[in-house]
Amino acid sequence: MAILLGSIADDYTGASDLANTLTKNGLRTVQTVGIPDPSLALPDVDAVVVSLKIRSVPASEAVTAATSAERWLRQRGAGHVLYKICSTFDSTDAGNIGPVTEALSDAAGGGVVLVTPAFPETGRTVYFGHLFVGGQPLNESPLKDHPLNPMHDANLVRVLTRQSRNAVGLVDLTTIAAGPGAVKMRLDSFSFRTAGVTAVIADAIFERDLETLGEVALETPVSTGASGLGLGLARALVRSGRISSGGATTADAIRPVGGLSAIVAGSCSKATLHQLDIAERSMPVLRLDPERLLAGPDEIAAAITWAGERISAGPVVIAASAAPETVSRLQSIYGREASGHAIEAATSIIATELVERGVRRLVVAGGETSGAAVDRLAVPAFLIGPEIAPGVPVLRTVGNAQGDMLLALKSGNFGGEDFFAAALAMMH
Ligand SMILES: Nc1ncnc2c1ncn2[C@@H]1O[C@H](COP(=O)(O)OP(=O)(O)O)[C@@H](O)[C@H]1O
Ligand SMILES: O=C(O)[C@@H](O)C(=O)COP(=O)(O)O
Repeated sequence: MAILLGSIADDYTGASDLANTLTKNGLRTVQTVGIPDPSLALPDVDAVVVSLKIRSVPASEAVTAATSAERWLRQRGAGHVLYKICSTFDSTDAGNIGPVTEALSDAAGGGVVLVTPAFPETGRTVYFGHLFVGGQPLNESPLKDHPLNPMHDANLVRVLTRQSRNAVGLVDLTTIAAGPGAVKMRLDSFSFRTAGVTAVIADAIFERDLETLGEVALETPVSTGASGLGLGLARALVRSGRISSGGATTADAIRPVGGLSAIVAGSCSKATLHQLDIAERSMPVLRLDPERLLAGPDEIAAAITWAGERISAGPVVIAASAAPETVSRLQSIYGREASGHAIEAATSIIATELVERGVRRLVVAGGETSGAAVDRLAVPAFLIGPEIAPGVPVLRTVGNAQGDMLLALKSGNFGGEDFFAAALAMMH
């Protein structure tokens, strides 16, 4: 199996978002969890998205994991590797978007790397290097209150410069509107030798901007971006005639699996909090007490008992999610990372216990939350099913010890208000 496009995703929801975009744009795609074990039989595909859980780990750890994944992808033929980051650029000043981008560039022999988190379908656009979420600059959007990676600067050239060894450039919209030739000339002007630049933030507002960027990026070994850049790369690959006929289908991935269904949420995003309020009208919802979760195992045991009493009658929802004031209070007592990781551990135990009790259709809300749950479940890979909402597909497990399951890994910010019911309606 030769891979045409390889990707390394910094979290698992982001990976399924990208895999969804690649599939929708014609590439047969599989999502692996980490570098797959050689014994795992992967289907014949055009693209592989290796999911890593490195968004919020120390940069040196992220670089080691990402460069190992890059070697694995190159050995299987990937001519281009996309580092999939969040469309809201979630990272801190000590974050790894800069270090991983520079390390992937070094591994490919140097060269300038296009970087853009733009994803117009979900309202993420970049103009003169400034990221907008819907109509708001990033630093005024709900991302300012993210529990792990609060975003306080919309100027991505500045954000990336703080994370990078080398200088960071900008390709502005005017250049992009002039087409691939103009973008290439601009990139050449940034060559490391003359300008000391490795990463270049690229503006993009419309899909046509991402098509231009995808065409240029495909001729380079590495790019960094969100699903929008994935769309550009996939369309460029299809236009190049290198995708064998047949394209991608998602029907096989949603064959019914039966079993019970549940939703576990650890995302504290505005979108998830509203989706939980809406779910409460049609499903039993248990709001976990975060302080009790951190105090010991009793809250987990109580949640499992609560679910056990209800789940045979229909789906249940268990959520650690809380509003920014509650999250801040907890963090001021236990620390930002310690409370985040402890709650991820708790929600992942709850997800695993539910699967042990017969859940085969599982929705997880939150990137880090999904990563922790999928790791504990030890799912090796996913086939990509149809889209539930922009950025969120139904996933079918591949090589799973508990038998086939259907999952949806929802990025915190994604999905309409009825997302949870909509997801379960597509999973049988
Ligand atoms: N009540 C809470 N207080 C503090 N942190 C929380 C709470 N509930 C969940 N968390 C943590 O917040 C983080 C949410 O991140 P994530 O799961 O990636 O969601 P998103 O997709 O919205 O970014 C996780 O580390 C999770 O454990
Ligand atoms: O690009 C995106 O916005 C998503 O794919 C993503 O990575 C979101 O992150 P989480 O909300 O932490 O899942």
